[in-house]
Amino acid sequence: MTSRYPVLYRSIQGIALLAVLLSLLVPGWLSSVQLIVALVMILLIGIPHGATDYLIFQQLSRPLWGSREMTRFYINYILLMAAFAALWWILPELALLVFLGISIYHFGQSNWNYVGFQSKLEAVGTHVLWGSFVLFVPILWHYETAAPIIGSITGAPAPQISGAWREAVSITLLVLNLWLCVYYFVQDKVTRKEFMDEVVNLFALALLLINLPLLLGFAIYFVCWHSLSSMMDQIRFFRRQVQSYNVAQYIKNALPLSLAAIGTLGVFAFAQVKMDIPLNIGIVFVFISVVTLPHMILIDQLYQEDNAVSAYNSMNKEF
Ligand SMILES: CC1=C(/C=C/C(C)=C/C=C/C(C)=C/C=O)C(C)(C)CCC1
Repeated sequence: MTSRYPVLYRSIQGIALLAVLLSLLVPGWLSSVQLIVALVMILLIGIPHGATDYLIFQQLSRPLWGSREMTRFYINYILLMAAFAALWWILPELALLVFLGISIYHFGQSNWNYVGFQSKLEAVGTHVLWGSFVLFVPILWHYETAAPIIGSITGAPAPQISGAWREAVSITLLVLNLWLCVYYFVQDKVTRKEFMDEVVNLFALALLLINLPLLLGFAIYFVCWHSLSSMMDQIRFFRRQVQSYNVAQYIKNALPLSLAAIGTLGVFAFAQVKMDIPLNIGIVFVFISVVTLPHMILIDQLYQEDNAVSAYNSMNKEF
């Protein structure tokens, strides 16, 4: 995926490696600033990357505009969020597993969406392997930090996993993902340059996710890798509908919902401070997962349409 936006990703990898260097030279300093740095990045880029969902939805459902189907679609979305919130209420451990599963697929899809897969199974397998790498490596490598967070999300203690197992799974995930790059290169699905870019990217991510404190490493991945590439892909998608669509317009479109989301979080935080309630990270996580679920489904539809258009274009080129 980094080959699609080379300048952006070379810069991000450079910044990530500088952060790794900083963590080795001044250990402890990044831990003390990680929460504020992660928060600022998520507010400025992480939240806005999901704030144009309403436009994607409008474009994807264009044939339904003005019909009753459209209202039914909105209602289904709200029902989906309500059902997921109910699952959190009744079976929090299952809800967490569902959310982790969909997140893994979503992260993998934002990296490997440019490859023409032979089957749905190949696509899902690839997305799951890549997404598992960026989600499980930081969680398993920094399990002493992750376990209490998981405990506060589910309300039950996180399972105990030995250090040897955690390291073995993390390294296996890296090796399997490297093998995936080789597989697609051998299959002629990626060019030599794309292959090299994927391999460099995997090592840069591994260094970042292992060396940086959990929340900072994951936030840098989530914001710089995932949210930025998702934003760029969304801009490409909108540009197909309106050719002059640009970054400034994207910012303008994302602003209202981003401000609404940031404002809501601000009110929550202010109320908690006023009432002297300690921050409940579990509730914040559940809230984020419920609003993120429709976003992930929508983006899946965006990539499916993207692939259909690419297949159509390459078919036309052949004839
Ligand atoms: C469980 C767990 C985590 C998982 C976070 C996830 C799964 C985030 C998914 C975000 C998505 C999918 C955003 C979409 O735009 C953290 C924060 C690493 C910390 C340790 C515990």
